[in-house]
Amino acid sequence: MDPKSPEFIIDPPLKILGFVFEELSATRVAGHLTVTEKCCQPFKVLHGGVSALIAEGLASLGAGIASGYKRVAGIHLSIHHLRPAALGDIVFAESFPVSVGKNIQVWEVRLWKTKKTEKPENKKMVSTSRVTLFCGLPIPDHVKDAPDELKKVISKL
Ligand SMILES: CC(C)(COP(=O)(O)OP(=O)(O)OC[C@H]1O[C@@H](n2cnc3c(N)ncnc32)[C@H](O)[C@@H]1OP(=O)(O)O)[C@@H](O)C(=O)NCCC(=O)NCCSC(=O)c1cc(O)c2ccccc2c1O
Repeated sequence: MDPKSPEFIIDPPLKILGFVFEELSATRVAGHLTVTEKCCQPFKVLHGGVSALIAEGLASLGAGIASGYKRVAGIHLSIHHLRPAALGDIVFAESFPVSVGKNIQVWEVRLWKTKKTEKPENKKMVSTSRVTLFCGLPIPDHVKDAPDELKKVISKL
């Protein structure tokens, strides 16, 4: 795992689980993940915490871009796990803003699943989340380059 790869810089935990970003913008953040053993709970379905991790990651990146690369912090996340996603399923994730304020943003994140052999139009919803984020936290000196680095990496994806 190359710590300098773009997706590792954008979100290290999501990269480790195999998440692939497809779109990163102020109005939509999307990507997909194949459900592997390392994403599962003991009953071999997608761990609920992984779904929440995807929601937190996508909403934070979207809010960061929409705020002009301010430092954002999630302050509330609610999630409904509607269907299990099984080992081998492909999970699609899509996030969009519900409200973009000067200080507070709210993003919706939806996860869908298909079997590898199924057409994408047959996808079924796995979960729906709402994430509330505070935008504009002070940036400490030791991470002062983080916004520029993120901006550079995201613009190249
Ligand atoms: C909880 C539900 C089963 C409730 O379904 P409900 O009856 O309200 O709704 P439907 O009838 O419309 O069914 C929707 C959907 O649910 C699945 N399903 C329903 N019944 C069953 C069943 N008997 N067995 C298996 N699956 C069922 C089915 O996919 C249905 O879809 P269809 O398209 O086929 O109609 C349901 O809401 C549900 O399954 N939700 C998802 C729950 C989930 O995946 N949660 C996150 C993972 S759990 C978790 O995170 C976790 C669990 C652990 O035990 C752990 C243990 C140790 C460490 C960690 C753990 C952990 O992280």
